[in-house]
Amino acid sequence: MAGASWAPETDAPVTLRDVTLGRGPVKVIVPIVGETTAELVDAAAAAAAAGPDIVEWRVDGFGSAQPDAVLAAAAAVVDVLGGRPLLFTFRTAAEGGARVIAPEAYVALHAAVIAAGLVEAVDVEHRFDVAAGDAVLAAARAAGVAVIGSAHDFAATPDADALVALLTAMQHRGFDVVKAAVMPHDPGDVLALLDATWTMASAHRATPVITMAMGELGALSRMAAPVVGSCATFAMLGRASAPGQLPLAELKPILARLSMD
Ligand SMILES: O=C1C[C@@](O)(C(=O)O)C[C@@H](O)[C@@H]1O
Repeated sequence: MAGASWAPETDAPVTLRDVTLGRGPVKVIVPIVGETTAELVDAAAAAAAAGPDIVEWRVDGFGSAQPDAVLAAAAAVVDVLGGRPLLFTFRTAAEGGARVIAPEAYVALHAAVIAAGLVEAVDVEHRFDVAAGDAVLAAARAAGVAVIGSAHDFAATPDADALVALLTAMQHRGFDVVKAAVMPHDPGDVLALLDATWTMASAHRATPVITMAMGELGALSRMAAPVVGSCATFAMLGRASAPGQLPLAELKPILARLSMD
């Protein structure tokens, strides 16, 4: 069981379990993308060498969505990660990803990856087919794999109350961590995202939260994670998986400077 690899030693690698417990400083997650296993392994090796806390495989960028091919690639990635935890994310086209997938295929793929014990956590889109999402949640829970529930709005930023309502509804659904990414159009939108994040971190502590405002305007929100209570933030190495991600080497010192721990 991937989740069972968590151990509380202080020098143990950070795991997604730490994120689900909101433990310690803000975690930095670096996404990797590759169409072939060779590209993916190169990206994973570069990511492991750069030293993020967690690596996210954006599976929607891989050449195949067949469980066997994906499992083989996942094993190759894990081999080069040297114990660094892996977050498995299939971002659907509806939420800014590269592929469309049917609900049955979504469940089959995630169930296979969870059963293989290769990943620490999986991302489940809150707005994807509800029965499929719930099936993945149940499989993950049974295997001790953490689930990050996610919701992306590439068009706009809901107001702070609407964001809190969305994130608390996601908590009630049973996700271990809830994540929202929005598109700001003015500084007020960025402030709304930060406001909602702090409301979640202070008044709705049932689960940790991860938030970001995307695009250039939103870059501040990626740096502000330690101040407002986002338990993790995404940084890029080479290629961004969403607009506005900062290079890992730039973001790390800023997070350390702003850290409240
Ligand atoms: O959900 C997220 C957050 C993200 O969209 C970002 O804006 O950094 C990047 C994605 O790879 C990840 O799955």
